Parts: sequence; C-alpha cells; structure tokens
Amino acid sequence: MDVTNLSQFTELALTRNIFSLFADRERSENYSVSAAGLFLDYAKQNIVDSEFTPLFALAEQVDLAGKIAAQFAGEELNSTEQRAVLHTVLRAPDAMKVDVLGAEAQEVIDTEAKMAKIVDDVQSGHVRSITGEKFTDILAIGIGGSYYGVKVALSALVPYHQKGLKAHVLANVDGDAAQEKFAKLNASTTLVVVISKTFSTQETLLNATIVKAWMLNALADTHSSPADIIAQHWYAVSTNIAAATKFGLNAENILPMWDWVGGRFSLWSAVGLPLALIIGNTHFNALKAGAHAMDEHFKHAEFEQNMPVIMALLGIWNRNGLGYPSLAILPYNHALRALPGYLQQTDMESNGKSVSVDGKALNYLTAPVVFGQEGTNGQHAFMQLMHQSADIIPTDFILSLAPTSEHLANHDALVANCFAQSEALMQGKTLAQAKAELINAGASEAEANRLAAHKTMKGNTPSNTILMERLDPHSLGALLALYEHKIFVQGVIWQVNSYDQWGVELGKQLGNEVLNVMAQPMADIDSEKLSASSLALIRRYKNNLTQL
Ligand SMILES: O=P(O)(O)OC[C@H]1O[C@H](O)[C@H](O)[C@@H](O)[C@@H]1O
Repeated sequence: MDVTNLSQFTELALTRNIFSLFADRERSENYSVSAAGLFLDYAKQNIVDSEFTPLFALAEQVDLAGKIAAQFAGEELNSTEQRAVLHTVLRAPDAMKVDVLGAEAQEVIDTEAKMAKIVDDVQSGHVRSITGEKFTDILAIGIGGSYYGVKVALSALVPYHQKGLKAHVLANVDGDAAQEKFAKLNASTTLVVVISKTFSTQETLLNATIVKAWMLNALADTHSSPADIIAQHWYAVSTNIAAATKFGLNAENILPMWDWVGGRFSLWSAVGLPLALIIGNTHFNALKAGAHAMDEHFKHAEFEQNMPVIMALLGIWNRNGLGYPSLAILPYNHALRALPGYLQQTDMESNGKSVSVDGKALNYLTAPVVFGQEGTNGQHAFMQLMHQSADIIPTDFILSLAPTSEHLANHDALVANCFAQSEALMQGKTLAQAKAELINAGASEAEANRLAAHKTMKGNTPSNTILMERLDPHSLGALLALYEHKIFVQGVIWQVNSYDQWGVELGKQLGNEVLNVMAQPMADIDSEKLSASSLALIRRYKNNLTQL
C-alpha cells in the first residue's frame, strides 16, 4: 500500500461539506492538539476518524516510528550524500549531544561556547571595530538555507533585538541588493558574517567580494591593513574552512558547520550567529529550547496526539487523497511575513521529488506548491482565487494570540480577519444565500438572479489554525521545528530523500557554466548545451552591453 490507495477512501470526503461535520459537537475539541506551547486546530480539515485509519496504516507500513528513531539517532537518512540528518542534536542538551555524536559532540559544544562569547563580546562592546567603536550593524551574507532561517527569525523577533544593533541580510546576487545595504551602512561600525556551508556558492562569494571591497575602500583612511580590518570585522560559518581562509578570512573567526546539518535546517548551528548577535544568547537559547521541546513531543507522543505527524498526514490526505495541488501559508502576524518564503524552501526543496529513496520513479505526486503571504495583505490579493476559483487550496493559518504591538484595536481586527477567513473558506456561500443577501440589501428579484452566481463562494477549503500564546523565541523555535518534522514525516510516507536537492544544485552548476559561456566573444561561442533561444538571448545581452 502507498498513497495511491488513499483514493479508495475519499469518495465521501469529495462530496461532503466540511461544515456539516460540525454536527459532531465534540469535533472541535477532538480535532485539536497542544505541543511545546503551540495549539493546532484541525477541525476544519475535510476528514473524519475512519479516514485517519488508512493514514495511520500508511505511517505504520513505512515504519515511521523506526524512521523517527533512526533520524534522531544519527543514521544516514540522506542516502544520496551518505549523511546523517542531525539538526535536532544542535538544540538538544549537551548530554544528548554526547549520546548521539560521541567524541564529535565536543566540537559542537565548543563551537556553541565560541559563538556565545562572540555574541557577548560584540553586544557588550568588548570587541570593537577597527576604529575602536561599538558595532552598530550586523550584515549577514548567505543564500538559501544560509539565509532564510536567519531572515525569518530576525523579522519575527524584533522586540528581542538588542538596542543599538541593527541586522541586515544580503542574499540576491543582483548588485542592487548590496547597493541598498551600502546606503544604510557605515563600514566603520559594520560587522559582517558570511554564511556558506560549501563556501562555493556563486551569489554568496560575489556578494562577499563586493562587500569586502566596499569595506576596505571605506576604511582605507584608517591606514589599517586589509588583513587587520577583515580580522576585526568579519566572521564566517562554513564546513569549508580552507576556502573561507583562502577568501582572506581569519581562521580564528571561522565557525564550523557539519555535513550532517542540511542548509535549510541549519539555523540552530553557528548559521544562527547573526541572529544571536542581534537577540543575544538568552533568546537564541530560548529559540533552541522551543525547537527542542517540539523534538521531544515529536519523538514521544503517540501518533494520534503528535502534532507534526497529524499535520503531515493531513497534508498527505489533501495532496494524494483529495488531489489538492498546493498549500497556502498565511501567518496573521506582520512579524511572520518571511515565514511563507522560508517554508517554500524547506518544504519544496525537501520533498519536491519524483523518485523514491531507492531511485524508482514514483507513480504519485509529492510536495504541494507552497505559497503565501502575511494576513491581511493576502486577503486583498490572491485570496480571491482561494474563495472563488474551482481550485481548492488547503491553508495553514498561523497566529499569535498576544498582540505583537501596542495597537490593540488593530490586533483585534487582525485576529478577527484570520478567524473570518478560515470560516469563510470552509463555509463558502451558496447561490441561495447569495441571492437572499442581495434581496435583503434591496436588490430586485431580477437583479439578485443576475448577480447571485457571481457572489457565491465555493467553500469546503480545509485549513489548520496554529496558535501561539505569544510570538517569542520559544514559540518561534517550536513552530519552525513543527514544520521541519512535518516535512520529514511526509518525506518518509512519500518514500523520498527529503535531505538532498539535486535540482537546486543543477541551478548552481548551470549559473557558472552560462557565465563562462557569456564571457567568450560571441563568435567563439560554440555551446552545444544551449538552445538557439538562449544563445540569441546571450547575443542580445552582449549587444546591449556594447551600447551602454
Ligand atoms: O550554504 P551554501 O553552501 O552557500 O549553500 C546555500 C544554499 O545553496 C543551495 O540553494 C542549497 O540547495 C541550499 O540548501 C543551500 O542552503
């Protein structure tokens, strides 16, 4: 049995109305679960108890319990790269680190201590810039997994930012992105953290190169040597210490990563340095503690009460059972506006696959297309389609109960909109209801008949609502870990390797290859790899350059 068998169980669900399921007075109570300070309401999903049975059977058949244990124990789950998948150990207590990593645990513990000292020294002003000033700005350079985690947490945790220190993240290779940062930064008080697991990523190396040039140029009149400036202002996080050193970074300032930490799961490692520099060690540790609390729940809770497992199974039900192709992530907090982008990466880069772990073509679909935006902005844009196109788009609503600002009336409105949208997406509006509303509003019978069809809403859109008591480092850590584990469980059920990303690697490789082709004079280009279309585009680009 695999997910293709789910269609045997979906006939009823495909024709019934989710709202009608609330005839069961206990549904809301029964279809909710709490873990690590988060609350998940999944009563608005299109599912009943008997339909969970084949989902739990699937979990059993793929030995989900065994796979969870194997992941936490450090088995080589990433079989195409022969790597363990151990981001969880980075947020575990030291004794657990030793249990799982053995002798290697010491290097992890030492790195944490070194990172914590850098954070304290920078925040206290013990470590200062080459001009003897306190650092005022942290510029993180990285892309993909070396960017999104830091970005999502920085924007989510603004109330925890240390006064006097500002954070900036630079990812895109477009020089405009760097230019925008330079306009805001003062080189003499900027500390740079270059994050690249491989230290070979084109975008990161190009950006690091221009930032270095900008800083050395701006600090030329200090008459300090470039090496001294770099040693004082630059840190790096990488598994490739040799390449980082070759780039000119001071070996002392390079914090290690390990190949058993995937980029998109690496916030918990020294990749989190820019974040820790801004929010301080206590809050960074609280973030890790929140994630660890979710890890413990995931490891120990029965599947029927296990939040990541339930969310994963509901996703499988929606994708493979009911055939819905996408997933909307709608955080109703301005502070979580980077979350949809972050989850796009973690989910689609992990499970956007079509061969099984043992290399066989799958005859079913895997990761949905993940997209989203913070509420209420999305309501004034793509949510039109969610209400009225024929496509059903399962949705995760995410919300902090406690206001994140002092503007309480705004927060009430935000919360009301969040709850209203999940209700409207589920209940929809029938033709008869639409007509009655028009007539109540004074329309004639003929006018109501003409307009009613335009005002019907399809309804029956399933959703989860995830509540945090408040948005703080602990709950954010738990939330990110919840999604990490959900993605892992889905990968196990789809039987894919969630921890490689050959499609993205192809982009990295091609980017450099095409750059090399473009560097040649047009007449010399003899690329059999590129189509006439791409060659013509390159010609246009080069012609345009000569006219500038
Ligand atoms: O950290 P780096 O080696 O620079 O890689 C940055 C990113 O590159 C690619 O996009 C990978 O698929 C990501 O997982 C990785 O996080």
